[in-house]
Amino acid sequence: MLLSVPPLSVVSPRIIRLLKAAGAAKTTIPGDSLAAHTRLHNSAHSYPLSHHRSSQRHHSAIVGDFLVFCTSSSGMCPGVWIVLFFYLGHIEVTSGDIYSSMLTIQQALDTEKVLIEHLGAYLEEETYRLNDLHRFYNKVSALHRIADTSVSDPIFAYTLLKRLQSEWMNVVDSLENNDNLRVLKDGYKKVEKNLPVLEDVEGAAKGLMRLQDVYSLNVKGLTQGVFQSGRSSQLGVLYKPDQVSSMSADDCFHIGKTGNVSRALDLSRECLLYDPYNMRLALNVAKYEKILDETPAGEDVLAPNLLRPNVTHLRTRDLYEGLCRTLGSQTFRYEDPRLKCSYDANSPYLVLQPLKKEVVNTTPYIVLYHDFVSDYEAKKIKELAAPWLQRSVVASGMQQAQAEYRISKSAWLKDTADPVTRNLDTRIAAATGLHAKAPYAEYLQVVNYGIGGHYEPHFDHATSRKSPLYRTNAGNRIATFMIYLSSVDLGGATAFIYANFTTPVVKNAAVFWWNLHRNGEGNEDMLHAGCPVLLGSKWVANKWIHEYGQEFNRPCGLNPGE
Ligand SMILES: O=C(O)CCC(=O)C(=O)O
Ligand SMILES: [Fe+2]
Repeated sequence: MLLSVPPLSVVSPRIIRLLKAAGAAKTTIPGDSLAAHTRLHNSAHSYPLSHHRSSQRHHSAIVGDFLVFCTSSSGMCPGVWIVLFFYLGHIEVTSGDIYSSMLTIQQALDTEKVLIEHLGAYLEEETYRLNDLHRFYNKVSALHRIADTSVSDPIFAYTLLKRLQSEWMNVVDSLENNDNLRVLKDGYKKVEKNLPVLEDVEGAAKGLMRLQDVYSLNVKGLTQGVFQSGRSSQLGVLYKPDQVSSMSADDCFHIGKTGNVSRALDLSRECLLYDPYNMRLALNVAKYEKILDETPAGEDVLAPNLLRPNVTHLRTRDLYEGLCRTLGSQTFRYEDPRLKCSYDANSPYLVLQPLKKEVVNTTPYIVLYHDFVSDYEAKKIKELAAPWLQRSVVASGMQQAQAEYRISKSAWLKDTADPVTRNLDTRIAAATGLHAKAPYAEYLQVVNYGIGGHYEPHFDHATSRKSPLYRTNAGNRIATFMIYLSSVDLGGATAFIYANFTTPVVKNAAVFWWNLHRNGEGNEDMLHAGCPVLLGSKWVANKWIHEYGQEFNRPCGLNPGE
């Protein structure tokens, strides 16, 4: 995205002051053009503004958190400009949100590349400096081996005095090491705002623990960088990279600390029985007791606001984890003759290119459309969404909130964003027979999962009239159409808890299901989840279709089972 702004000669100094005020420290004005850089939601995306002179009469720029729109009031009077500021609250930079999406983790890798370059340059400079010192040291040491005989030599005597008067001072007081260090520190400061914060490291640690829990990963294997499932006696290797990333004792200790405080307290107390004089253990016990004392009963110690919404979901925990462990392959299902594939050309739009439809479950009815999008479309949708990704939220009473049970980033794409999104709505409408554009449906929600990213068992439809889902006045979410925009190397299947099966992440395929019965009641069987991603960057796109306006497309019925 390249945004143009008027050259300085067109924008009055007053406007520049306003722009600077809006952009605060983020705005700089080099040369004769305004170049403003802003970071969108803690990502490394910055939007350089073009320097060319434009003949247009409107100009816009993102400055700090504002969209600044400048327009001439009339072509006749170019001296008068109207400047509008739109606050882009939704691109507010939030810290501690790198771990929840693989895309931002990828960007963190680029940040480290910059740091490596700075450190490389520092090491080179310091090596020169140390080599100089070595040369000096070797020279002086060698001279001292012959010093007794040479001290009467006037040249030797002169060089000795000179060394002692100035050269040693240079060695001791040299500012070169300070200079080198300062350059390194300046380089670090430049990328500091892109660095993960404690919340990111803890989020990543929790992600790893989640993977260990859900997939029953062997701890020893995990510390050695290998994913093995099952008990120690019968280990199956799920994944072993060519280049293993093993964990240090400190890494493991940190993960342990991030984990379950009550369990940490139990274990520390037990250890203290065997090693009663271990001060560190005693201090840890005291610390854990204090944390637990200060936590109101029933609250999760580390994440008070992140509890799963409904305790009944906890009862489904074992079912859910068991399903995730199948990693999306339940071969026996293919023995059911009702689960079949067909070409679907039920709409004139599909006659020339029927959809490849696979019924993956009958009750509840769930279908998978293979190759629903092309590789190009999937790539385009991800590219369009990438700059707008923000930590995903869930409905929490009448509000929306971040939650531990949904770890991902997401962005909303309007159908008008691109011909690809526009065509997609038409194709979804053809496949489902439902209106798929606003206000009958929500915009496309594009989601990218992070380390151990997941979405625990939930319903897509609202289960309370107070839900923010009703804000659009289009009723509840009648159906879900979810497209897999990527494949996943391991894990990340979509689990349908009560239907007792998972769909693997099939790139470019789309899953469709009804959330509501024909009588408008929520279908409890539609409890579903996105299993934690073990390996890879999982992308999906959700199109949630609402009730209103679909009366002729899906007639109502009184039968509660239908
Ligand atoms: O990622 C998945 O497989 C499921 C996602 C989901 O259920 C949702 O976004 O509502
Ligand atoms: Fe869902």
